[in-house]
Amino acid sequence: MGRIVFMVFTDIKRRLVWLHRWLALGLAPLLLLVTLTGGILAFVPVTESLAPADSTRIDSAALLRTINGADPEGKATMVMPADGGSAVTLVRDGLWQTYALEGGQLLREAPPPFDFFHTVEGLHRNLLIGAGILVEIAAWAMLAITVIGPLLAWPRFANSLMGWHRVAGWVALPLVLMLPLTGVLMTLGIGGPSLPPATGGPTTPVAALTRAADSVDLSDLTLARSFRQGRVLITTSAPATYVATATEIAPLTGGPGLVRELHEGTWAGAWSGLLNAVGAAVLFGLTATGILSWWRRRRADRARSSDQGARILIAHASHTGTAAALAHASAEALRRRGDPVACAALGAVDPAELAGYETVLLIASTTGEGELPDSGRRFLAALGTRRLDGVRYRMLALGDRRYAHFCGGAHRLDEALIAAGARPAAPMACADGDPAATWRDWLDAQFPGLELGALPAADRKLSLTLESRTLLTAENDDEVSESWHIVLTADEDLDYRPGDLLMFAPPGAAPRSYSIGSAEPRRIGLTVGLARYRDADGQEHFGLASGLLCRGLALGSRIEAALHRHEAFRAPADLARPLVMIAGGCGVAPFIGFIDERRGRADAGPSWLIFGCRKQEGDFLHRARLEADLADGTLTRLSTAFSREGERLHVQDRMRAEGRELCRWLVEDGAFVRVCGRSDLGLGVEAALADVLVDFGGRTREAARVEIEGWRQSGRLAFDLFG
Ligand SMILES: Cc1cc2nc3c(=O)[nH]c(=O)nc-3n(C[C@H](O)[C@H](O)[C@H](O)COP(=O)(O)O)c2cc1C
Repeated sequence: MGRIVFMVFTDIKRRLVWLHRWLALGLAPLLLLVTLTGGILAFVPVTESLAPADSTRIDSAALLRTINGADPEGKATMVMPADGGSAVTLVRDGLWQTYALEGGQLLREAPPPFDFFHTVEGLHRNLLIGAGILVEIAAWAMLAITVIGPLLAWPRFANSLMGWHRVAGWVALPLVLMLPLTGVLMTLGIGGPSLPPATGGPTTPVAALTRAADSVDLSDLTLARSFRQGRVLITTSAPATYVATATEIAPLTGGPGLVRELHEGTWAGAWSGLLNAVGAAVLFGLTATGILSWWRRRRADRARSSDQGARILIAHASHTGTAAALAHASAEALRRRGDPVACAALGAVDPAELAGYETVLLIASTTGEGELPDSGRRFLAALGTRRLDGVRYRMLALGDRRYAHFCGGAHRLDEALIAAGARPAAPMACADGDPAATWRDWLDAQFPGLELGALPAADRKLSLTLESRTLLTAENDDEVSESWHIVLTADEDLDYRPGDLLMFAPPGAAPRSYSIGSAEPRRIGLTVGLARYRDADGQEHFGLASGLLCRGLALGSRIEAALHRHEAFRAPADLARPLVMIAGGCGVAPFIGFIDERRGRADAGPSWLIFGCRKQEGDFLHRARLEADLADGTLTRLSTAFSREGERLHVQDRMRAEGRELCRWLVEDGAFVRVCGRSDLGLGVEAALADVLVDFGGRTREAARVEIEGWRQSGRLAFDLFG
């Protein structure tokens, strides 16, 4: 029962989100214009309160003589004193004609002077083209949007575009609701002034003033103008306003009515005007931030680049970004030459697509022990037993001969493609280490003379000093694996960001990569798990690289290493974007640096670490500093899962348990997600993300899958998996 209620609620919420978003996006230009002009008009009462009171007095007998002489047919739609009370202006046939009260001669005739507020008012009322109906639609839409908005999210602050959108919407709710509500009431004629019935046909300003002379002191006149349904509105500086019909003249006692006063901000002079200006500014800001955040998400989710009519596909399977960078550089070079190209991660390519391209270029690296990177594995899973007969491809393999299975990942891909019926159009090109030269030759063989742009930077060689080593795990507990915090210092400033990799290759061994978890230019912090294994005789050995770092090397020793940029896994350069970090065990390594990078930065958005390990007292790595980061706000949220005690939870269970909040971060705030840990964590996290979108975001399974795939392609979701 509870589940059914929840599903109904989720469904309603999904529809409301849809309505809120598409009403705002569909009418965006109109809403922005109406709120902007409304905000400007809110300054009218402010300027009026600052202007000196009009004390012009006018000779009423001369006024009546002049206007009747000048406009015997009563065509003028507006009459107002001019030149300090010595003249009168009549507005007739779109012209402003000013007559002297003494003598009645025409002094000047001109088109209407430009009146800023009047023009803005025209825009606000009917877009200056008589389209009042569009403005009425905008008022209704805005009312619906502002009523729905607060139903979608609590006022939970987050330093992100949507965080501000939510909080501003809630804090200014009365104002934000009042403006469109009063606008809608005005379109319905509710709450306006009570006017005498327009009996006896229409009247004109000149006729009305002539008849009013008996009952109204016209020496205080400021304006007489045609008004609704043939009436005339007579305003005096007394201050008093009268409404004239063809048969009667009545003072407008109730003022313009509360609804109009609220809408125009005139109920308390300058102050109410300023209040409305704030309300209109918030409405404008809400519309703008809503649109901007939607556009940002859309742009990020469509990062796969595909030109119209592309006949060339370049697909990459990359772990740390080199293959991806080469693929993009190839695509750019071909585009500069005028060739339309599609460029995508292999995991985002449907195997059936390959047959649609004349040229298929594949760039695949190798990770782990001869493994294909994640993206390539996804492609192989999608390929299954499908056939690719007729497909011709060219493969560039990236690898490093120091590993046991040189270019093992690309070979696996090659074998699977051949087994499916595809054929290589040329022998596979294999790059050992820095791939620049091999990449050039490989491209040149297919596209002779192609101009190549800047190449991705090769790994930078470093000489570092082992500064300190701190044990992060409990001693004498066989259930947890020993991990250390290692700090290495450089002699010069290094250009890196947390999440980049330190490649450490002890003599004679393949390099091991360690995710960098620091953000200082001369210090590199690593979280290293000590690899242990027993040989056939039961003798215990340590992994070569981790053994040296954690046990073997003395403090102060020099080590040679290389710095490898891992662009795809770095946190977004815009630190304001909310960030969810999901780690298993030593996978917390880069996140220590991600958090450091946000420390003391007022512009940093919220961050959430979901961390899983075995035991709270055993291998909750960096516990003290993470708790301190949480306390001082550097880290916004910290969730843990312990697999060997209590409820025995894994990270995925924790994600589901906090699914409602996680969904909010992902869907409403457009949070970036970074996942780091052993390879099995990747699949588990992806399944949990899908569950969260289905259970709390109202997505169907298929929609969740497509959305997550979009995040991967755009870089909003990235994995760094090892082992
Ligand atoms: C953790 C790790 C494991 C690797 N394993 C292998 C391997 O088994 N065989 C190989 O030839 N190269 C291996 N390499 C080297 C990479 O394939 C090579 O550096 C490549 O240029 C990386 O490309 P990418 O940045 O697109 O992932 C490994 C590199 C790393 C970081």
